[in-house]
Amino acid sequence: MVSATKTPKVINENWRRWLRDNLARNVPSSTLIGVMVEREFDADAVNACIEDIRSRPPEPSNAIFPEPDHLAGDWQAWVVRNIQKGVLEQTLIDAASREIKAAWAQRIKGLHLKSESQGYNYATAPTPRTGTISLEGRSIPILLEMAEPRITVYGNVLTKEECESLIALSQPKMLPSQTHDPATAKLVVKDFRSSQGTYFDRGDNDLIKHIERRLADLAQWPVENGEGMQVLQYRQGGEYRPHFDFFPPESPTSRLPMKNGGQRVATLIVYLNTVEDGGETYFPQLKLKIKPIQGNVLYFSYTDAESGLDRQTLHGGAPPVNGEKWIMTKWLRQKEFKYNLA
Ligand SMILES: O=C(O)CCC(=O)C(=O)O
Ligand SMILES: [Fe+2]
Repeated sequence: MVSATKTPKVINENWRRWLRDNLARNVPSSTLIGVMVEREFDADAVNACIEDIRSRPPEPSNAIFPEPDHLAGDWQAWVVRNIQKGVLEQTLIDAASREIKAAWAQRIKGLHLKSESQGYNYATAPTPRTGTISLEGRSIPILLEMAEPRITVYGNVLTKEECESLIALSQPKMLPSQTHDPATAKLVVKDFRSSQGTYFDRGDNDLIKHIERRLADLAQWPVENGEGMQVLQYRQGGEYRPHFDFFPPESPTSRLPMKNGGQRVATLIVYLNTVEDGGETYFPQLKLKIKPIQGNVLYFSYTDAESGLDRQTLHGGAPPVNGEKWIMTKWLRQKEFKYNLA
């Protein structure tokens, strides 16, 4: 009688998942091989499967994928509007998937801080003025100084009158703030940034020119490398969720704005009014909050001379608990920021 040789059982996807889950729980491989051999699997095949699982990067521990905050807009209205226009359902699914993918890429890379910040060279990072500072006869106290990341808070940089004049000049031309849509690179109004804003070209008027020179002096960075001034007004509850001020290399929207002036290297935020409660500029990775006090200036830098980026400068604007918050932001670039480009 010829005895039939038994063909070993094939390790299907269910068994493979069972092995992967148990290995992730640190069950010894000898135990797993024992269990499977009892069920007539070949020990060598099980061992090879275990080696293969171990050689691959682990899967995420669970699949909780909340919607990125800034997608939480009125997406139903967007769907209805487009269906009415005759856009195909699959086209909308593809467009939404692209947006979610880009937003998640930005989020995950943004929070994957440690390895990237380790490559950052603080020796060549832009560094503002420190020590005893007197500007135009006024002494400027340094209220906070951090080396890594470079963060400095100066007091008494603008007078009460200057702050009030800037608010008065801005008031008639405030518009809802815009931000770049990661999927389409277009400027859009989003919940992500619930403020109103306006903009002054560099050197727009004598007051702006004067303040720009003062800020360039504090930042030790040329006036010509500064973008125009952005004024923001947050009403009660208005906020700017955590973000980077540099153009993230992983985002498809970054290339175009970098053509004029290169990467952003540092930010100056001028507090135009004092907010009694809330409204702080906060750095979640550093567990640091800066209180908005009229005339004070917050400086932070995030691009070194080799274009390395300091992702620890993730920051946001907290909602004022009562009253309004007015700030003026100046972003500094690697190179001259030109106006009137053809
Ligand atoms: O509102 C704030 O305190 C932060 C503003 C900000 O991050 C910006 O203008 O880039
Ligand atoms: Fe910012």
